[in-house]
Order: sequence, then C-alpha cells, then structure tokens
Amino acid sequence: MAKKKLVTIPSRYVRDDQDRSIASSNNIQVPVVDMQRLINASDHDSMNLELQKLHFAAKEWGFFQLINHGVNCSVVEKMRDETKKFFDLPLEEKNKFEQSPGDTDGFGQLFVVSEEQKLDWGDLFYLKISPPHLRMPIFSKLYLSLRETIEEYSEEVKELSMKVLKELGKAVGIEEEEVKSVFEEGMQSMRMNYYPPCPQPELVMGVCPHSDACALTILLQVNQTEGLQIRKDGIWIPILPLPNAFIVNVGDAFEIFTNGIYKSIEHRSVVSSEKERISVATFQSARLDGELGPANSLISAHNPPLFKKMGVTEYFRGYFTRELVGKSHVDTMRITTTEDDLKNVN
Ligand SMILES: O=C(O)CCC(=O)C(=O)O
Ligand SMILES: [Fe+2]
Repeated sequence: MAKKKLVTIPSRYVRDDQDRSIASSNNIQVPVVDMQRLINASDHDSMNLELQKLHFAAKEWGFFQLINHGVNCSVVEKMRDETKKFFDLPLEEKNKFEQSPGDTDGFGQLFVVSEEQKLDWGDLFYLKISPPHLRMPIFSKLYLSLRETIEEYSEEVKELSMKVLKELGKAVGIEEEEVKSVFEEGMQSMRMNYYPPCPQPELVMGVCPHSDACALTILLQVNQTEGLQIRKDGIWIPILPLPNAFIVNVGDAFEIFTNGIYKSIEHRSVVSSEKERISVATFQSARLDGELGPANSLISAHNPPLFKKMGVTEYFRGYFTRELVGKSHVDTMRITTTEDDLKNVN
C-alpha cells in the first residue's frame, strides 16, 4: 500500500468503531527519565531520585521517554536511514521479503487472522533477531547494509533494555538475578512501521489499540512525526517525541512478572493526510525455554500471584493467533477468583 496515491479508502481500512477523541491539552505528557542519572553510582541522591521517577513513570503511565540513553548516536542515525531506505524501495523489492502465509516475519501486515478482519493503514516489517537461532530465512536474505545496521542497533538496544528492566526490577524489589534469568537470553524482535499519508486519516488507524506482549519496548520515532497515542485513565494522549530520546513502554510480560505493579498500556497510532510516519519498535521478551509468571521475589502470603505461570512459548502462541485487540491477551493469564474459591477461603 505504501506510496500508492489513493483517493478513496478501501472499506477494509475504514475503522468506524474507534473512539478518536484525544486529551484536550498538549500539556499532559509522559514522564522523562534520564538514563545517565539512573546508573551514575557516584551520585547516590540523584540516582535514587531518578529511580523514583522511573518507578512513577512505569507504575502510573507504563510509558516514558528515555534521554541520555547511551545508545551510540551514529548507530541510531544509521537505523533511521536504513529504515527509510527500506520503505522507499519499490514494492517489488520489498515484496522479496514478504511474509509467507501463517508466518509473522517479513514485510506485510501483522495479526491478520481472517479475510473479514479490518486492516491497519500501514506497512510493517517484522523480524525475530535474537537469540540468532530464532532468525527466519528472511533475515539472511537482507541486503548487507540493512542487516548490519539491524544487528548493530539491536545489540545496543538489547543492552539498554536489560539495564532498564534491571532498574525496574530494583524499584519494585525483584532481585537482579531473577530479572536476568527470565529476560537476559530472551527473544528480541523488531517491528519497523511505515504509515503513508492518508487522504481521510479520520477514517483509518495506523495501528489499532493494543498492548505489547513483550517485557519492554524501545521505540524509535524515525522521522520525529507525531502519531503515537497512549490511553491513560480512559483518555487518549498524543505523545510528542523528544529529539534524541527513545519512547519506552512496559509490555504485558512485565506486567505479569511484576504481578501487576507495572501495567502495560494500550497505545495506537494515527496517521496524517500530509506526512508519512516511520517508527521502529524493538521488543525485549522472556527466554522462550523458560516460564513466565509473577517474580518469586514478589510473591508472599500477603501478595498472592495475580497471574498464572506458563511456558513462554505457549504464552506467545496465544498472542500471535489472536487478532490484536487492546489488552485481551494479558487477561487470559489473569487468575480469576470465583465464588467457589472465596467460599474455600472462608
Ligand atoms: O508507530 C508507533 O509509534 C507505535 C508502533 C507500535 O505500537 C508497535 O509497533 O507495537
Ligand atoms: Fe505497540
């Protein structure tokens, strides 16, 4: 669909079921966290202050912008350039990386589970990156400049994600070893999003409301264009991306791991009539041969688990075989207390 000059919107893209109202003021913005302060052990006071800020951001917002993140600027620039170049390729070139039916990796659309399902106004390119044995054949078909850039960028982002996850763990009292054991060799994947301008943006959605299945998402706004909105207390808030910052959000797996202290937040992206928009989301998840459930360090008689424990592979199977609708997936892991359970307690 990218780059085609359409005048009317094909009906499969029309989303008349969406509430499009947004917060009335631009003054409400997600918190900004400074990574350098967070890890600068020589200044304990400002480190603790920043940890409190991070805790507040993850607990109350599930989203924040991360500045001084330490990822090499030239690597980020290369990632921006390569992503733009990829989506600028002629369609037949991009189609060489097309998703095969039933597969999530490749160029196309995600989560299309039926012929009738509505479509998002955007193209995407999804790749599993790490550990390397998860890479699909498409990965080795990437031309050199794109593959090298993705490898370099994702390696740095993985390090950053682990640092942030450990800090978040610290803020709620989860031992670092436990964070590492679940997430360090975890699956890392990447979704490059391209949203072309749309003649009637009020009829479509770039990405419909969803939460991310992973533990942590590091989002790069490639061309600094607005469009991402997050749902806080029922109100959609547009995010104004800061230059040189990443937008970071808590995913479903970390909501489960923190036993609900941090929550994954629904977000969506809207499109514009004039400008294209490009973003790169890098997802850090749990290791596939492990289990996902509330962290042992948090659970006690006073703090019973709110979520079931489940094999990580099974957890993802559930996510990818459903249409992406809000936070429906994390709800399937919730332990529901029935009246019978309550009778047993009393
Ligand atoms: O394009 C964006 O800013 C958000 C994309 C997103 O939510 C995703 O890829 O999961
Ligand atoms: Fe997302």
